[in-house]
Amino acid sequence: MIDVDGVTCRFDGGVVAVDDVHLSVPDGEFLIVAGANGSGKTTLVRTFNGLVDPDAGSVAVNGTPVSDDLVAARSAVGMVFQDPRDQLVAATVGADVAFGPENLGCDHDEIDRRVADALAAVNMDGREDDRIASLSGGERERVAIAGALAMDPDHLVLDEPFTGLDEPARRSVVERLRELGAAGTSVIVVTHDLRDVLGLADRVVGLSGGRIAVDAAPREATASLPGLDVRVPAGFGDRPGDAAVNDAADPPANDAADTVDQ
Ligand SMILES: Nc1ncnc2c1ncn2[C@@H]1O[C@H](COP(=O)(O)OP(=O)(O)OP(=O)(O)O)[C@@H](O)[C@H]1O
Repeated sequence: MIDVDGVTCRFDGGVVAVDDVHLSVPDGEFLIVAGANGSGKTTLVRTFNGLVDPDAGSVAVNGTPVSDDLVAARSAVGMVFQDPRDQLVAATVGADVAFGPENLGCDHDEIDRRVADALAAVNMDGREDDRIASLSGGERERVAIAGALAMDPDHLVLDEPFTGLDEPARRSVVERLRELGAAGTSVIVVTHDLRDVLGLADRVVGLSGGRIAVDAAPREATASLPGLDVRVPAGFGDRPGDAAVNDAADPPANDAADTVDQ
């Protein structure tokens, strides 16, 4: 459980990136944090594991304030950054995914098990020896997700996971997220483009100017989302498959007819 209690974050120059946000994210939820560029999404989720320290308010993970135990917060909240190049540190896939469990002090057998499980979860089984430099953008994104999963987090946060991916890579990452959500992993996707993920979500929180403007189930959220300057799939909410991840038959199509084109 992540509890955000009245969090405000300011940057130098007086920019208020996050403004008095209250939010609870229960275990097992598939949450979308939506909003236009600059609405405060990244800053907000970075308070979940102490990468950003709020100027006011507090965040607790599993009942412990993040500021009291950064190590616990960082192992409970896995973060996949917007650009996988900020995250991938090793020369090979296996070494990169092993990096987190090694730092946790896991023994060799446990590291091998976690690496194999995490790579299987992103459909990259047996790719341990592949060089990171030889991977496509979508494969790098999936390795970054595997690296976060290998930490066995309670919540997995992905910041704009589709940036720079072509259509097949987007679909592959969406499919992995659908499977993770269906398996009960808590997933928090930060995005201004909801076309691929709206049908997977239990709830959508929409930010505008650092404040929560929408907090609703996807079907109810669709009335307000276009006002946030985000992309949503055309006609969402009208189809029987537009439901939470456990009921969704297929990921929603990446429609050409979006409500907002950025
Ligand atoms: N390190 C920083 N220093 C100064 N201002 C910052 C910093 N990081 C973010 N900001 C500002 O805070 C506001 C919120 O930024 P943030 O990155 O959280 O928004 P976002 O919704 O994630 O945007 P994007 O979709 O472009 O990543 C913006 O006005 C941004 O310019």
